[in-house]
Amino acid sequence: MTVIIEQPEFGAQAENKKIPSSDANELVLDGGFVAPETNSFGHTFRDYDAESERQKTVEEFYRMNHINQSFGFVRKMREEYGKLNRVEMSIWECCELLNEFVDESDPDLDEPQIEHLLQTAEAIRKDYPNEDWLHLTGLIHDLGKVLLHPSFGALPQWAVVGDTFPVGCAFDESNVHYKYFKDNPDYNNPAYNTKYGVYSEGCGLDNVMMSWGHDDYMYLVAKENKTTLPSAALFIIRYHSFYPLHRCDAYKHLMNEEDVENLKWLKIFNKYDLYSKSKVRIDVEKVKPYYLSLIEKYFPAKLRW
Ligand SMILES: O[C@H]1[C@H](O)[C@@H](O)[C@H](O)[C@@H](O)[C@@H]1O
Ligand SMILES: [Fe+2]
Ligand SMILES: [Fe+2]
Repeated sequence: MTVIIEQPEFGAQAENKKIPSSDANELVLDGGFVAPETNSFGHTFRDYDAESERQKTVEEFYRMNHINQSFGFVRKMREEYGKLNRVEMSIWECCELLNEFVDESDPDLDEPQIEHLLQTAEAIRKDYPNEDWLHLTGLIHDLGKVLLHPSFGALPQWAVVGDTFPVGCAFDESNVHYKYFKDNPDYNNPAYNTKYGVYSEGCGLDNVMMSWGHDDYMYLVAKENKTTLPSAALFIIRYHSFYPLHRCDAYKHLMNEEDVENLKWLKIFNKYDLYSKSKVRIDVEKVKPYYLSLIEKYFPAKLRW
């Protein structure tokens, strides 16, 4: 696997790069993927203030999330779910379990999660046909949402989905609906409310406690079950919801050199994760054999969850 990226960097600025074509409703990204300018509800992606049928649910989600995700809460959840003693199942079985869940934090999608997994993976596969590890990363990146399931304690949505952020240091204003952090117990705690808090310059994201949810959990599952996926895949899984970093450049002072390298892949991944969300469904049975072969290549048949 090669981790050197030849494509030009396309951070926030490139997102607004219009193609000089007659279709002004499209943005050009790398690799040929054409991202729609609007989501299925007719709004720009990740517009948390646009009046839409999802806006209220999403805002209420972030209110609960920001109030409850504290340093103490995250430490407790990491310890509890790190035991991986709840279920034994394969990756594909987990994909199927996600069929019943709709993510309340997402202004852009109200389809069952399995659609989103396949849409992401298939969009990547078109543009990066040789990076099979990245296709599989697309398929599994949101599997941690299985924490919503009764056999995982049916955690509330605020403890499973939504953007993530470090706890143990000041919340950055680039976080969606930042105002709700005021009621987080850490907000006024001098141990946790300074720029560095309990961390130090360049300490590396691996040493940072992120708000608890599907990213960190799926990272743990993959790592502890000894996946052979490359480290960039694990990084993508673990930080794909960390929009304040990969979209807004916040919290960069906590990264080390390895994080900087991995972030390049995460930025590529994010375009597919975000802009492939649509009402166009993938034929599951048609693509299933391909993904089963990847699962077999990179994971044991049964995993501890
Ligand atoms: O609402 C979305 C959620 O659907 C994603 O799974 C997560 O990764 C995002 O960061 C979040 O904001
Ligand atoms: Fe996610
Ligand atoms: Fe996703």
